Amino acid sequence: MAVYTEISDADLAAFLADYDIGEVVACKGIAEGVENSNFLLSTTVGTYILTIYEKRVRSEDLPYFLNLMEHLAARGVRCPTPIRGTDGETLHELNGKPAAIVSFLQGLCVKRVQPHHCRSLGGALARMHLAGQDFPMYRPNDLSVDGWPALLDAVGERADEVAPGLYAELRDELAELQSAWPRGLPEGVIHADLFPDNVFFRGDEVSGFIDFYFACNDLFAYDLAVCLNAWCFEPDDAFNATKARALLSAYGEVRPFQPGEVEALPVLARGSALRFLLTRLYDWLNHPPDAYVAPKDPREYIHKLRFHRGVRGPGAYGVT
Ligand SMILES: Nc1ncnc2c1ncn2[C@@H]1O[C@H](COP(=O)(O)OP(=O)(O)OP(=O)(O)O)[C@@H](O)[C@H]1O
Ligand SMILES: N[C@@H](CCO)C(=O)O
Repeated sequence: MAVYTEISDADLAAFLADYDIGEVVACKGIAEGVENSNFLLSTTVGTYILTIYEKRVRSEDLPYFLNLMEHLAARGVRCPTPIRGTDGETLHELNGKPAAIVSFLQGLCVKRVQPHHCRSLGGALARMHLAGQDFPMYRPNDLSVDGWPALLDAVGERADEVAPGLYAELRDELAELQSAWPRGLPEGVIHADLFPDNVFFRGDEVSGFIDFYFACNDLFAYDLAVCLNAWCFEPDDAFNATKARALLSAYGEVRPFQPGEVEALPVLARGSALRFLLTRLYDWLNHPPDAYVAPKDPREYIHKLRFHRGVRGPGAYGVT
């Protein structure tokens, strides 16, 4: 489970002394998630999420993530809002690691994605992109095309332990993506990790986004490429063009596509598949045998990458 750092009652009490959110009633580790330690914190005033930031999150990036959530929430995007301490700061330290408290968001993740979920997601994502347009901070996407060579080197020939010949395939893929990667398309703040476990629904409608810890400035269409991979494949690996069409058309109704964006989707979807394949491969090959958290299966993303490599154009996603 995703609690890498245990907190003692004394440490928690000392941490909360810097906040004005009442007395602790309960603080329970949350099993979901793989990146950070998360706790459901109940106090006499309300319910919150306490996060201790772990391995992949660099502390210098935290002000970007926390300020972004505040910015989006202030513009009507439903997402966690960081709670300020009595010192006015949102970022504090617990057990020697950076930590923050954010508001608890109501809603549930969908377990069986249907086209109408993709439709609601598309509209909500476009509204988030528009709401982020005047966010003043900048963070490059260090897990995009310029970051992949280092990730591939870190995985190395051990990729072949997961699928024979994979390392050579990924080297070729990287070279092709480096030369085909689109430049000059509309960009702004993107979520960059909008998987079903990071989107809450109430009924059939999106009720909020969580987990902004990969958010960055990059192509808007790249966020859609992440969603095509995370939302539009069936458990048997078949691509579902109805879901893709629902996602993309709902997005375009709120933020109309600009020239080149739709055409770039196959390359962007290959890139997004490579990104999650590389981080999953790295975690798969490097997790300690006694780790709490089971690493996610990289093979799912080998299949997705090959699928997008085989498409002839955006028509495969139900759009032209
Ligand atoms: N603001 C929030 N409101 C309600 N629940 C939350 C909130 N933030 C996190 N959670 C709960 O905690 C779980 C883990 O959170 P989160 O996805 O941010 O963790 P993570 O370790 O960064 O995971 P990953 O990057 O693997 O998605 C979520 O699935 C959700 O159940
Ligand atoms: N969403 C990522 C993990 C956390 O970033 C994945 O499924 O590989």
